[in-house]
Amino acid sequence: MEQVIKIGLLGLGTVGRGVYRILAENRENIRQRVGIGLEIKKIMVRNLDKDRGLSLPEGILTTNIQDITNDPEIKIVVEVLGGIQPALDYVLEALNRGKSVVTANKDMVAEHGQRLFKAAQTNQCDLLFEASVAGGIPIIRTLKQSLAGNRIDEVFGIINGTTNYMLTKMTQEGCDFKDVLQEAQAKGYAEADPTADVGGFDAARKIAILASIAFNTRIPLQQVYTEGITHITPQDILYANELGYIIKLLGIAKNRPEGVEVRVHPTFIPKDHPLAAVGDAFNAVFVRGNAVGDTMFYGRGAGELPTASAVVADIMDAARDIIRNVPGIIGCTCFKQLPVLPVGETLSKYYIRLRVADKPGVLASIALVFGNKEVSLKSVIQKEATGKTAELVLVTHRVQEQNVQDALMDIKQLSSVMEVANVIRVEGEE
Ligand SMILES: NC(=O)C1=CN([C@@H]2O[C@H](COP(=O)(O)OP(=O)(O)OC[C@H]3O[C@@H](n4cnc5c(N)ncnc54)[C@H](OP(=O)(O)O)[C@@H]3O)[C@@H](O)[C@H]2O)C=CC1
Ligand SMILES: N[C@@H](CC=O)C(=O)O
Ligand code: NA
Repeated sequence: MEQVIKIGLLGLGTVGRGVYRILAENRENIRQRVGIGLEIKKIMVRNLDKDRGLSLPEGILTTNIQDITNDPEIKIVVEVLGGIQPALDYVLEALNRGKSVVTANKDMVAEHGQRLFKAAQTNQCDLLFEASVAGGIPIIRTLKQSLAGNRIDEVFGIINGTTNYMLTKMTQEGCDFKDVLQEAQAKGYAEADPTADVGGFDAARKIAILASIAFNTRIPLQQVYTEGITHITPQDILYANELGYIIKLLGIAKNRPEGVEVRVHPTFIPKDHPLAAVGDAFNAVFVRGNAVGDTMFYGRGAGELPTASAVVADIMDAARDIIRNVPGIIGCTCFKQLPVLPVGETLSKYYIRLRVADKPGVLASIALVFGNKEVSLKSVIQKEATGKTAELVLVTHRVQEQNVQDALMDIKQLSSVMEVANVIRVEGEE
């Protein structure tokens, strides 16, 4: 009889279906590459009666986790349920029973990585999570293995497919926020709760994972400064265009001598920046290493098959480690304890949109406040708005964020300023 490694699959939604399809369609290739066949023995779902659009063997579906964790034949558990619980309990149970785990779950890895790695190490199992960041792009393995000889100084990029799809449609076609979010959901890009995407939390989890690996220090999720795209208006998109920029939601991590900067926010980047051309649900991650220099990784960051591509490669690695008896060979790489800097210490340029009274002297009074806080202005556009108000759009030179925040506190007190309508960081230019 053909020798196989048996797998328990937790979840048969967008990603789970992709994993099932790749393992079936590329079965022979995979067997040759690993040196042994891979077979899904059980699949856990919530609803046994749902139409899956797959021809599944009789009795393969279950709603009982013990059919998987208690089965000694199952050597690899693949978790693609999503969310923290019950996924965390199931994964810990699998590890404690000596099964290697592959997961796409950034929520769980970002928040409970330490506990999971400890369980994997104690039980000498693999815990692999390539699909958790930037979907199909091989970035976790790249940081842990291919660039292991470097000191990594910066990792940043577009790491949420849903918001990149939305911003692309809003910029290129003037689409409405709600409509494009629905489209992204229909395409299987969005999280079960899309607030995680549009609120920036999904990208925050991913940049926390990337920064932890890149800088060998654990980045607590609560210390990742996070802003989403819900406050981006059509006006901001138009002004960005007029000023020569495009808006992208970026995850940014920098290893500075004083500590680590880790943040997620919408960002103005120049139209000729390589990230500006990354559209739809594509992701791209820049990595700067002290030996390799600048590298960029580009591909599909979400969706059924691209995400499943990363999951299947992890399953194959776990299987190889099992047949060679070396599971857990590459474990946790957080051996430093670096401080995470408060966002006020960020160095950036800023786009600031103000609604002001349309009368002489207003610009001068605002410029004076910025000057007092050592914020120098690079460009100013004034647009007539309605009636007695005007819109003032300012771009600063590179300054410390705290100085901008302090200046804005004072500017809000000026009687001629009706509203600080938006503030967006500008990156990617000298
Ligand atoms: N979609 C994407 O593009 C990407 C997703 N990911 C991550 O992959 C994971 C899965 O995402 P996705 O496939 O989109 O999610 P879906 O919501 O499409 O699928 C979730 C699956 O898990 C099952 N499930 C959920 N909760 C339970 C439970 N308590 N008990 C049993 N079964 C359960 C569901 O069962 P049923 O079908 O019966 O409802 C469903 O089959 C998430 O962690 C996500 O963040 C990562 C990268 C990209
Ligand atoms: N919701 C996520 C899915 C992949 O991680 C995204 O849009 O990037
Ligand atoms: Na990936």
